[in-house]
Amino acid sequence: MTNDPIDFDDQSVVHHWVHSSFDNQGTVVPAEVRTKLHLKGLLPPGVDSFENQEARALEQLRVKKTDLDKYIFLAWLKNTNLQLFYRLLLDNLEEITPIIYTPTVGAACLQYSHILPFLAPPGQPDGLFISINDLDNLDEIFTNYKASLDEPALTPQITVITDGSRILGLGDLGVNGMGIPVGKLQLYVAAAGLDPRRTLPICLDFGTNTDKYLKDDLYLGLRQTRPADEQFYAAVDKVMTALTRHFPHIFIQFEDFSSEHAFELLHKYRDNYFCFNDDIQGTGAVILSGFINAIKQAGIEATDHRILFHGAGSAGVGVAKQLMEYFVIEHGLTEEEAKKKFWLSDSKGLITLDRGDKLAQHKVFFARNDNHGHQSKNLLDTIDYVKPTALIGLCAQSGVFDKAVLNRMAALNQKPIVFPLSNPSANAECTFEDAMVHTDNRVIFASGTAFPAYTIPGTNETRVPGQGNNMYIFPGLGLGATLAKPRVITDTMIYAAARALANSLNEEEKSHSFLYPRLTRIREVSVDVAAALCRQALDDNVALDKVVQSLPNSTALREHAKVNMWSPVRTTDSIIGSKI
Ligand SMILES: O=C([O-])CC(=O)C(=O)O
Ligand SMILES: [Mg+2]
Repeated sequence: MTNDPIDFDDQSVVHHWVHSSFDNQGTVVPAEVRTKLHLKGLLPPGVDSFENQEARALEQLRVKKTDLDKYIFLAWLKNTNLQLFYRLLLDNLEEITPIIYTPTVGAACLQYSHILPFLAPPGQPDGLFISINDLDNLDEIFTNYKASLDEPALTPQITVITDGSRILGLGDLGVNGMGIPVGKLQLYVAAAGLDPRRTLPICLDFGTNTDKYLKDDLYLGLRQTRPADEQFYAAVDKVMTALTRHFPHIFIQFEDFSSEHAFELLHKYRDNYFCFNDDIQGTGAVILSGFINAIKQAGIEATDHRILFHGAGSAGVGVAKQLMEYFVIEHGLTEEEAKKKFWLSDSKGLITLDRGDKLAQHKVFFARNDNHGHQSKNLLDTIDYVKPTALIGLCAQSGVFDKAVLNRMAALNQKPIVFPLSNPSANAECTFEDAMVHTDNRVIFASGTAFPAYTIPGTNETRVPGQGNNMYIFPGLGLGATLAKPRVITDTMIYAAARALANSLNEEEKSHSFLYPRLTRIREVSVDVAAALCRQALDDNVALDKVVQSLPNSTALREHAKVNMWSPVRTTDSIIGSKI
């Protein structure tokens, strides 16, 4: 179906209506529209109000016994009545985000091959699966996808692409990683109003090295191990070429690739493709933003901070580089001076140049050369040696910030900054409750997955933990990027997005010492992030969009972002909207 006016005399309109998850809105369709669309008899005669339709969906959601059941229900809803799904999500963001996204999306990915057929009507694609054995058939694959679209004119403008090799902190999940691009793109729609018809989840099936899946009879991916690097990079190259040939100027988000590949792909493509890496740049920006606000609360000079990272994968190094820029841009340090504020550690201890093992390439940048032969083998030793003001966890090791570690941070600092950022919550380095209990409630805290609020025993004081998840950045960044159409995404644009997020706290949020705004304000925050990104794209001379080029100031850019956000249908008038 196209945006052309509907030919109401053509009975085939019924077929489209019944099968289109975007157009078909089920029981709210008013009687006169049902008559026009030849839907009489295909629905029970009662016409729902929008409120009742949503209340029924919420009721069904809440009776589901497990979070995975809720995930399956919501996926089905999205794939059969998309407008209702997004209404429900937007009206219940705090309840539903943890189901369609971290942490439950992690549980869903672990089970993806077991639940996939129950997420959508048979044959309806939830995204594109590209097998490494199909590299000669990429044109056929993209053509098939275009033919499957409800509205072929509305080609994808944004894709999230993974090869499933490092899904959250869960490891190599192979084709089961598809849940992540699907979840991320749902947040692009909910949090920043990207048009859901123009989002494309892609899972590259390059095999898996996880034995459990290779032996699982129900696994739906290729039963082969992953290729060597040379073949991997050549395969991704082919996909990038075909993808951008079929969908020119599509915005490409790399997601959950194993660390080495993540850095190399970003390095390889960032100067000639319209792309960014969410785990390196998105997580980096969101933590930078929380860190800017944490520094304001910690009460010591920014340049006196000493930052210890536990975990040195794509997210760890990405975040450290982003924080480094803060010291350079805001405090005038040289790169070398800024770098010295950071210590990184991994499973083998503090990362130093003379540790005696061969460091992975991405770890070399922050490896210390001023340790005078000192090596620390475990986290507690490292803390004693570094005396950090901030401890940031991105190692996916549950509980590694234990009582002893947290006690030590509290002994060293009046207001220790502790960010256990690994996802999902089961992989977090500590819980909010642990962090409070073992620091005399003095901790400045943010985690990757939301933890429950904590009431200090014997008081009425309840603290809400910050959620330093890249969901505060990537949707607004994607909105800004699809509007400004920059040639490339520059570091300064990512920095501008982070600063906009830090500045987006309102007075009420500041009064509670929040590091991040309330999730319920995510659309407002995304407008701030999008406008800042457009502004910086103009300043960097990379914005190609003529409208954005013509907008005189940030207020006009904000307005432009706001009016371009897609929202689900909430009135009967817009049920067939522009198509009448
Ligand atoms: O998906 C999330 O919650 C954040 C993220 O990118 C990751 O942990 O890889
Ligand atoms: Mg990720």
